[in-house]
Amino acid sequence: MTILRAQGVTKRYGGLLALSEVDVAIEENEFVALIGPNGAGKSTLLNVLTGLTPPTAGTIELGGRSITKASTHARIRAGLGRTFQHGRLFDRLSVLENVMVGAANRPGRSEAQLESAARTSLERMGLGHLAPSRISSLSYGNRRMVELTRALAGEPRILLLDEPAAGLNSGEVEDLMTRLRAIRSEHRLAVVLIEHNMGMVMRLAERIVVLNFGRKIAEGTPAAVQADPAVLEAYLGAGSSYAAD
Ligand SMILES: Nc1ncnc2c1ncn2[C@@H]1O[C@H](COP(=O)(O)OP(=O)(O)OP(=O)(O)O)[C@@H](O)[C@H]1O
Repeated sequence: MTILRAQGVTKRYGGLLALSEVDVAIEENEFVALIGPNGAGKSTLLNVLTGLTPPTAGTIELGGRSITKASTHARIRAGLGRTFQHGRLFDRLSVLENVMVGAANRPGRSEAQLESAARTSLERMGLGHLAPSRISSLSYGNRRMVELTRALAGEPRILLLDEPAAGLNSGEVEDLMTRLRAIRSEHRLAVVLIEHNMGMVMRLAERIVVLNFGRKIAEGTPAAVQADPAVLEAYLGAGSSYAAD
């Protein structure tokens, strides 16, 4: 079953066409990567899907229901979770409190239930020992993991990740990949991953959607996309700094 469907999504900023009639459908429990050069429109698409940016045209459905006009909060309650390219944790709060904020996206939970849900999420991510730490005291890698945990604590049906590996060292990237695989099998959720780390994309994604100048130029398995002439020309070709190792 399709969990998320965007049809004809267009976003104009003045004279700039950031997205042009983009169609994307994500199936339940599917792992999809969204790739393309800088400025291709990837983050804009995530912002439109999550309601941060209103589209100029197009429709979005979550679980078969239109969310095109829904608030960001309503979308989160309906099962959309995301992380941001530049983290948005509350620096002065503890790790536990930050994850409780994510858990509060599920309505009707008491304070005690929020805390218990947040602790469970942290344990699952191997971060239980960090619960009392302040965000400002964490390493960059741990901050990114806490962000992911906060998104998961809202029990999303689909998780949108905006460059989660940016700034991580190779050991941290391996750890992130292991966690993402585990998250997907444990939580049975769909994942949409924006990432420039092509090694990671090719190893994790079942399907890849490629944007260039706001248009979808290719879509398919990692093998098919890597061999697609339009993708090679726009993004992954010889000499490109994005090409997979
Ligand atoms: N708020 C905005 N106002 C004007 N232009 C914008 C705005 N947000 C994005 N853009 C433009 O829209 C285009 C798409 O940007 P977007 O950030 O979605 O690309 P991206 O594929 O995520 O790039 P990157 O890989 O660098 O993160 C770019 O040309 C960008 O400058």
